[in-house]
Amino acid sequence: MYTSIVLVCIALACAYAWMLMKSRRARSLLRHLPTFSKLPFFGNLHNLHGGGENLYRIIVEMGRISDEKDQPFLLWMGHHPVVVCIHPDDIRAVSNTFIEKHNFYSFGRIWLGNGLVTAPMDIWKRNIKKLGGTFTAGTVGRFQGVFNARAQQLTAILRGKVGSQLFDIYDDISYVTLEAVCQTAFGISGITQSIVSEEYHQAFHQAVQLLVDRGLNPLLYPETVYKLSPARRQMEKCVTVLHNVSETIIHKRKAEMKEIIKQKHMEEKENESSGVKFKSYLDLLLEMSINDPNFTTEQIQAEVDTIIVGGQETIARSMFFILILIGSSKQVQDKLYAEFQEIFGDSLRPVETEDLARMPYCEAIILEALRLYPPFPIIVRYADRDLQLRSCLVPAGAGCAVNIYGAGRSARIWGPDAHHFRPERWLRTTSPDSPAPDTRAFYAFSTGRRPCIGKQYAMAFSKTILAFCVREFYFTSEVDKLRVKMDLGLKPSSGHLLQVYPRKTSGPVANQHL
Ligand code: HEM
Repeated sequence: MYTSIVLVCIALACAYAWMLMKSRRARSLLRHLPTFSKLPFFGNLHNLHGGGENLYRIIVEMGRISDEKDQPFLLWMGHHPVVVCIHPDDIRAVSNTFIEKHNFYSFGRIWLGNGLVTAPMDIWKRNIKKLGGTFTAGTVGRFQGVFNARAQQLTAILRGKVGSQLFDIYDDISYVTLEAVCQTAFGISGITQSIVSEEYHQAFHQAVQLLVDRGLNPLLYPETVYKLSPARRQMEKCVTVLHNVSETIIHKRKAEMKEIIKQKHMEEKENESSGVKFKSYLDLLLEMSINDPNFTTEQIQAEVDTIIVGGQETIARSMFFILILIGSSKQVQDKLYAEFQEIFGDSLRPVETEDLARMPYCEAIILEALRLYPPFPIIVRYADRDLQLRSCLVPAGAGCAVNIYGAGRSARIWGPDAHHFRPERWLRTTSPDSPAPDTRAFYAFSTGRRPCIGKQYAMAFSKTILAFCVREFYFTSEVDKLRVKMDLGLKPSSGHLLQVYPRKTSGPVANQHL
């Protein structure tokens, strides 16, 4: 017994000495950066435990301290350092230099394979050339019919909520955004009724939680250990359900395409629900698979799963925050309504792509909400070489994170009202010659060499949803009760915050500020 204890102590001491040796250069280069107090072996991992609301609090705290000290924050994930930046110069340097994602993203490959978000650099470089330009303004313009149909679907749901108590809109938004993404990106309609079940939603949320849990447990980092763990078996169960949906989508679309080829309409298929012709993202992938051996069935499925997570979930989350925020300010909502009146008058007609360019205030609201509540509040790259930042040298091998949330809330950049919802900050207030607003620290869609490819999509769909909702309804929200948590991204942890009134009758006056 005594011998065993001694042996364990020696093993631990050796492991600790090895960790100290491995991190020696990083410790000496980064020692002046602000950090939390750390524990031997675990570094700051104990700070990150305590659930999604605690994780959110840590992101807020890191941003606050970085802003106050005007320096990146240092997190120790065990003996592995992660430098967390909020200054635009640092973020630009990191995003333009590093393409490789941090090893944490590899944990997601069991679900998202080598899709664009989780792909290692070599695979990403190869695939982004073909997929990077998929959601351009031109392509997204062709989705407008679907966006209108789905926004109308949401207003129909909202009509049923008029006169009710505070309600949770999150699931309804998720439902319409998933349907929209399936129609536009995959060319499949009716997915939410036919394929996506309660089991799917449960599997989705559990898989997200299991990924976060692994990220916080260094014992599960090595693949060999993880493979033997119960967490891996649970994850496999979830992934089977999730992959079943993406497989069904692909089979359905393949079958439809065969039919189209038969009918000699290979070029473009008329989308039944919208009457608009477009080629979906999945069609492109399937076409590429004919000539490019890299686009295997597995790779196509990875891209489909990636779009569901990266596209649908992000829009659903951001729309939730947008509605809560406009419900908190009568002035903002009145101004938005006035902008829609100018474009549409009293008509509830569909939104045309040309209308979208005439919505500067609506755009400002979306950007302002994304600044305050970015769906991905933090992203992490792997430093494959040394990089000089403003106040430190990041050593090769370290993690380099962009604190998107912290940058969006920096008082140094946005001024003393950085935490307030003020869409006006995005507008040129006087003439077109007036200086552009200082919006440097907005990174909700990431920046540099590996940014979001769906920004145009997200903006067009969000504007359409807002146009339909605000022309018909007036929203109030209990924004003071909003609680936020972090899983793979920011998410509301409190839901019943919104009330809705028909426009033609007046609702109670909303709060003026956050
Ligand atoms: C409000 C909505 C959205 C926000 C805030 C957002 C934000 C982001 C961010 C921050 C990243 C970088 C992630 C990282 O580096 O770890 C990203 C990547 C990505 N996004 Fe979005 N996104 C949104 C909507 C969409 C939509 C609608 C699509 C597609 C239809 C999409 C597809 C992607 C893809 C494929 C990537 C990976 C890009 C790459 O690594 O090359 N996103 N997004």
